Amino acid sequence: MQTKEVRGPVQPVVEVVDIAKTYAGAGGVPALDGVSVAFARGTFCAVMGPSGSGKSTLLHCAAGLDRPDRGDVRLGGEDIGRLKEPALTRARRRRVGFVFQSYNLMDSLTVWQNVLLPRKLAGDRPDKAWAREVIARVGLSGREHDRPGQLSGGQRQRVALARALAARPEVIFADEPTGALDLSTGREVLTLLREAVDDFGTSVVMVTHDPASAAWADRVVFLADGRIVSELGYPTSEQIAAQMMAVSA
Ligand SMILES: Nc1ncnc2c1ncn2[C@@H]1O[C@H](COP(=O)(O)OP(=O)(O)OP(=O)(O)O)[C@@H](O)[C@H]1O
Repeated sequence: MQTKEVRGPVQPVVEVVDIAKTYAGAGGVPALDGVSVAFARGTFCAVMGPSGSGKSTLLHCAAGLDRPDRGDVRLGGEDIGRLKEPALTRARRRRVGFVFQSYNLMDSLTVWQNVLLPRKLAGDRPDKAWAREVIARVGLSGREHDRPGQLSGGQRQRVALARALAARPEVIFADEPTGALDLSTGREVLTLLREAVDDFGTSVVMVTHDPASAAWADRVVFLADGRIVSELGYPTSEQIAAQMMAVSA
């Protein structure tokens, strides 16, 4: 007899619970002041807020790049706050991909070597067929032997995205991924992030201050003064811009 599979609620890919952080030298003003948020698996979520509201701090704590002073951070169900180095680094390498405004590629390595690097650093055998597929997907087939210095900004960001995807992370954190790109190149990168979610089931958490970029996301959460103050589901860029005005007031 077949038994029916019973599934519990879908576990968030990333969850922070009541995290707080105050940087030394910040005059006691918290960068994060009791933030709780869960990011659903297989979705694209944007984090917005005025300058200094804590967006990057939230992303760094959620990704295990920095530690909050208090609160819990769960990545793929693993409580990474309890991990000591080098276990934290290992968890980050296995579970997380990054796309930064400044690309953060290794200039001395080729496109191919850059894309394979995270898996190698994690001590895993790279999946070369998958790496070839994601390089094709970002439109860089034939450029595998180039070095970042031979590529445009948009192409470098495509390499960064291919590098993140090639490692099959549970979540990709993107910090202002279009910040250094012109409008149409930025749109191409956002299209690829959207496709990564829709076609590959990737989860994306993106920090941005651009309402048009955030409108590519399924959900936008707004920070002000280190707290989450509101959120919107499937918003238009006009709704996001209006909400930004409200939280900046
Ligand atoms: N390394 C640091 N040392 C001291 N204070 C810091 C440090 N990093 C951030 N801060 C402070 O923490 C607060 C939140 O900064 P954070 O960079 O997280 O904000 P943000 O919303 O990402 O800002 P922006 O949009 O300008 O990048 C700010 O007041 C900032 O000055």
